[in-house]
Amino acid sequence: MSPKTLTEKILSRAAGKDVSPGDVIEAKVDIVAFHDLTGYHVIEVMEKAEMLKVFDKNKIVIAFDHLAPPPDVRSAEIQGYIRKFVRSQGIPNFYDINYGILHEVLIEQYANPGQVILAADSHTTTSGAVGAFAQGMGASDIAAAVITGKTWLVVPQPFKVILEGKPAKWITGKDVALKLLGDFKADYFNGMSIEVFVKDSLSFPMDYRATVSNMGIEMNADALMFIPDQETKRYIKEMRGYEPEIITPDNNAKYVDEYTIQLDKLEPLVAAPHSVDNVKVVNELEGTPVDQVYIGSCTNGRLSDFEIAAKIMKGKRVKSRCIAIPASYKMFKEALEKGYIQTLVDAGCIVTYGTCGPCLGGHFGIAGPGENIVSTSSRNFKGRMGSNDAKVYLSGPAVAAISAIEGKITDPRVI
Ligand SMILES: CC(C)[C@H](C(=O)O)[C@@H](O)C(=O)O
Ligand code: SF4
Repeated sequence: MSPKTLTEKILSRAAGKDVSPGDVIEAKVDIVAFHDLTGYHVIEVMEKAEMLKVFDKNKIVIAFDHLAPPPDVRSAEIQGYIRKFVRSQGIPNFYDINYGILHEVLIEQYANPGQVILAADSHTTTSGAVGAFAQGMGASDIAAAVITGKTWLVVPQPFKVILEGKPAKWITGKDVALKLLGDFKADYFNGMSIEVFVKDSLSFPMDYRATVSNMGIEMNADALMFIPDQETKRYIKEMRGYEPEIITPDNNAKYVDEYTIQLDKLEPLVAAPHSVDNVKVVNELEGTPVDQVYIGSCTNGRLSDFEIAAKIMKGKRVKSRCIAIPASYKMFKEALEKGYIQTLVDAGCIVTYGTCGPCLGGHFGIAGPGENIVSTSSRNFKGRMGSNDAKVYLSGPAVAAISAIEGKITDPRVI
């Protein structure tokens, strides 16, 4: 048998036969998930098809995040409709408005190396951080998977990224994601799956990996997986108390290409308006006035993000408005226990938990016309965070925090 990449290994297992890039396959799915905004459509499709029964209630995960807490009557109504479905199907893995963002729930509690995970949301790629083949799909495809436990896929072309060295000061996952977006541009990885190999496993922790995988969809990749290693085991053990079995590519497996990033040479990067691949080194944008900063989302709402923000904000006051939202109840609690929330509140930030809210211009801090926003989230398209006349700059937590303190885009390397 020829040596296999991680993509081929996972999809061969899911298809029950040997598969290669380009094959159209039927694959068994390990987890199917949806949230409030798309869940409504998923259930609607099931109703129309008169196939309301889920294939396995233990393999469905549902979290309310986009409309949490409901900003209007329609949102409350949608959530009521989904709660009814949850009850009628007896789905145990359900997270109401008091928990957090679906992708964070999945990596904290469910996703395992080697699985196939589907969800009705494009940022499902996040679960690739633990080495799952995780892909977002539309409501009809998700409805089909919820009913049958299967899906169809084209096996993507695997591309290898190698991370070398230890991250330079203030460098995190966002800088790696933006580096790939800046160097390759947003549509380059179409039809490919990216497999990231971290040379020094513990130098690039799971929080950072989740940010990179999360932005895999911004690169148009079918999946962005970190090759499971010691850090994968450490994270799952810490979160769930068990050590997962890991699956890795064979030596000499064939990739379409490979690309190495030197973590110690990376500089803090920012995606300037209005595209995720309009990437600049932070000092090219230095001094740009900032009206609002958002630290959070399924891209950068984890403990290390708030640790960095708290380090930078300690004993200072923000000059820009700043909204901070840990991605889950667990992240909120941990940030609270470690004193990060206290620091952020003392600095003048608004803090809450468990919502997509500002990330997609939904609620809880919509950008007004003419405003400049620095955000740790995933997208900066025109109108993404509110007004079409707002400008969104995407960055990691260090640039966001220091820019909030200074009221203008600032290079964190000054501290
Ligand atoms: C609303 C939802 C379908 C969407 C997605 O799929 O990504 C959202 O989460 C986003 O980040 O734009
Ligand atoms: S936090 Fe943002 S990117 Fe993530 S699922 Fe919610 S809206 Fe999408």
